[in-house]
Amino acid sequence: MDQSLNSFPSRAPLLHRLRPARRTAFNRMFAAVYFCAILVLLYLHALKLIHSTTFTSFIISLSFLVSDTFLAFLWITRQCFLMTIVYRDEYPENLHEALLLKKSSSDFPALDVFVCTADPYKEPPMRLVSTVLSIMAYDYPTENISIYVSDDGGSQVTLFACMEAAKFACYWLPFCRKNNIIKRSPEAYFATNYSSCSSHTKEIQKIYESMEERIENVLETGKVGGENITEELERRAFSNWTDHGFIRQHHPTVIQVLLESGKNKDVTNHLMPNLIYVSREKSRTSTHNFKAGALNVLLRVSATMTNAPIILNLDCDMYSNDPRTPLRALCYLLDPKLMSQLAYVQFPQIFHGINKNDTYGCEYKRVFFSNPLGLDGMLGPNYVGTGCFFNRRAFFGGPSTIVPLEIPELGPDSVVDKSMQIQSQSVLELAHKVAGCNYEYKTKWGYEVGFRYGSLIEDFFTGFRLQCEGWRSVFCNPKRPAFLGDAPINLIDALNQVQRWNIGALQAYFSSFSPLTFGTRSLGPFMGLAYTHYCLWPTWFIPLTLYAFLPQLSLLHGVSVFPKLSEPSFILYVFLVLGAYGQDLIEFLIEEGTIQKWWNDQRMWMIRGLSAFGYGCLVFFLKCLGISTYGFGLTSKVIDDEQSKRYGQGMFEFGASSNIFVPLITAAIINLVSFLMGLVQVLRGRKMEGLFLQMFLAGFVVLNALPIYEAMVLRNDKGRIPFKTTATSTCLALALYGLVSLPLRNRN
Ligand SMILES: O=c1ccn([C@@H]2O[C@H](COP(=O)(O)OP(=O)(O)O[C@H]3O[C@H](CO)[C@@H](O)[C@H](O)[C@H]3O)[C@@H](O)[C@H]2O)c(=O)[nH]1
Ligand SMILES: [Mn+2]
Repeated sequence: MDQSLNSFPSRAPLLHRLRPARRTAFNRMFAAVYFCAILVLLYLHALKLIHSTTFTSFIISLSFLVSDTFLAFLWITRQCFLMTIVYRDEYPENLHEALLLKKSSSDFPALDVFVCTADPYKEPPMRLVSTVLSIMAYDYPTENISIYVSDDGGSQVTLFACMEAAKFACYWLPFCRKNNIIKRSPEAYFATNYSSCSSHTKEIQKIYESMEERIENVLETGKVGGENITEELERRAFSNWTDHGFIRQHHPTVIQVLLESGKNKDVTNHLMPNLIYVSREKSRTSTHNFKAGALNVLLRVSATMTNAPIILNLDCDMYSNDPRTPLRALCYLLDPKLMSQLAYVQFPQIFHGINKNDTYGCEYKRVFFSNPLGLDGMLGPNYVGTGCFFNRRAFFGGPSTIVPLEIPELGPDSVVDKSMQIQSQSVLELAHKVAGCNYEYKTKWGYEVGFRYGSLIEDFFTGFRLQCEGWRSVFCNPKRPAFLGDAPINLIDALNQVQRWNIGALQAYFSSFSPLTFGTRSLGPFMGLAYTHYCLWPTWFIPLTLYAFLPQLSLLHGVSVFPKLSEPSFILYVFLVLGAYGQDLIEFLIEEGTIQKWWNDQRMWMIRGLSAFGYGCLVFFLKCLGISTYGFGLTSKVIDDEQSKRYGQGMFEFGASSNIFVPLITAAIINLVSFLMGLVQVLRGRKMEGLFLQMFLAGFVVLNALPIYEAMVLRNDKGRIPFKTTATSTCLALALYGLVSLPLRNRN
């Protein structure tokens, strides 16, 4: 652990503090014991394999040996999150004193904020507007904030929404300041029972609602008509869409400066932040690298206009919930001891609107919360794609090396001439040039700078890359949630989301690092394990598939594959299973989870294993072979009322017929049938000593799959499992039964 980060000159006021978690000592001890148990288990498997007498028993032993070796390896890679857990506190109130800033000053560094959006029909523009306003209204010198909205949808509706946001901001910013509002996303603020119902509040709400109406109208028609345009400048902006054959996948760059801090003032005569709309050039013939591509363009465009040393990145649906958030980030980014090696400060991604027991395990407590706490004790957490403050310098090489660029203005050290307006001809020309879709091709920028591993996923691996280059990062986890976003509310969206992450992980793994990542590239062995862990995540599904089918199909034939109750290795199995689940439960509860949420979370882990993970790998390998192509599949943020009602009741939402559910439902059927057949045999008085673990496993899966049976036969609503999917799965279950019958019968 890096102790130097903890020590601060004794006289300077403290900016932040590090507290190692006490449970790490226990975790280390437990890991040692558990590791020994794994070795014994693998040894026993190997013995069985060597002494197997028939071909079938050989295959069964081999399957378990391979699967358990896999699981053991995954277990090892997870340990890096448990060995060095740390917590941090920061003291933004000490910033002025510690850094000798003038009290009233605008001495805080400039902040460029990147907000990405890609489709106004999947990502409601009103959500984007609220996100943007929540940041414009930060408790931070307003003239030092610049917000860049990236619109990958190339939509005039989005531009219109941003213009409206700029106008509303003139009322909203002074209102927030005057009333010291905490929730500065107007959508979130007006949705709660805000206390002061003064006439002023009502007035602001009216302005907000009329803006909402205008935006919704434009969204409905998909066009900005003459009646919506009040100024010549606006008319010219929208002419981009009428003049060229402008379509989403193929259009020139559009950059519009909607607010300029030097010029625009709010209704109380305060300066406004910069607000800039950017829709990068798109061409059918060049790849655009999804969100990573958008972020890279913003990195360049912002360099030409403001080049702030600090960058905040947010998704359009993740609003900021605490106006003092940037000050927390500054406690690290401006700490003289830390700043020269600090690449970014990651905040947890917190999902709101999750139902009581988190049916789809969408909180991702481990990925967004527990794991970063563990990594923070080493080189720091990975970047999770949103809610992250970057040191701009980190994108341009290691802490002591800097990549020379073709256009020096794009570099982190280039100083933007403040007297030069960001709307000046020369600035805009350069901005358009660097937003072009071929700019990265054959330039230093394309190969050595920016958000990389970009084609499908930009997040986790950008962080690892920066760490490889010698940077570290920090996990800032304030008591008050800092960034809130929506979670998927139906199963298919939830699975598509992880499937996309899996494909991205595989892509990063195969394209960027050698397969043996342990300790390579100066990451250190533990960080290497973390990287390996994220990459191997999708290949969970191999052991899971085996455990979901083989013991149960054997149970149907009365063949025992696990140790008997009386064998010593029975205890070993019990220890390994209860130990892993128990430790996981404890970690979950420590981070403010509940038992029900944990149960749903482990259920989702199984569900993902039998659906999204497998499909993710399949799609990836097909793509490698050039057989299929793959799109980003945005997570939909539009919510249908009936769906959201069912979600509130905790009902599983299967909905549209989809192949992704087939392996899952097949497993549910096989487990149920084999559990029932086992039960029948017990009732008939057959000794079940050898089949106890198999019965237990099938029973456990059946318990987990109760909502699946319900959705198959008992429900009539739109969220039930479509008959076609049930039928396909049943046929598959029968086929599997038939397939396994031959060798197992012979064995008996
Ligand atoms: O071509 C694209 C596709 C997506 N996006 C933006 O990327 C963000 C994330 O997309 P979303 O569908 O909302 O992904 P989630 O399922 O919510 O994403 C999680 O996982 C993503 C990586 O897969 C991360 O980028 C996100 O930050 C993280 O919240 C959104 O703002 C999109 O507008 C683009 O800008 N361009
Ligand atoms: Mn999202």
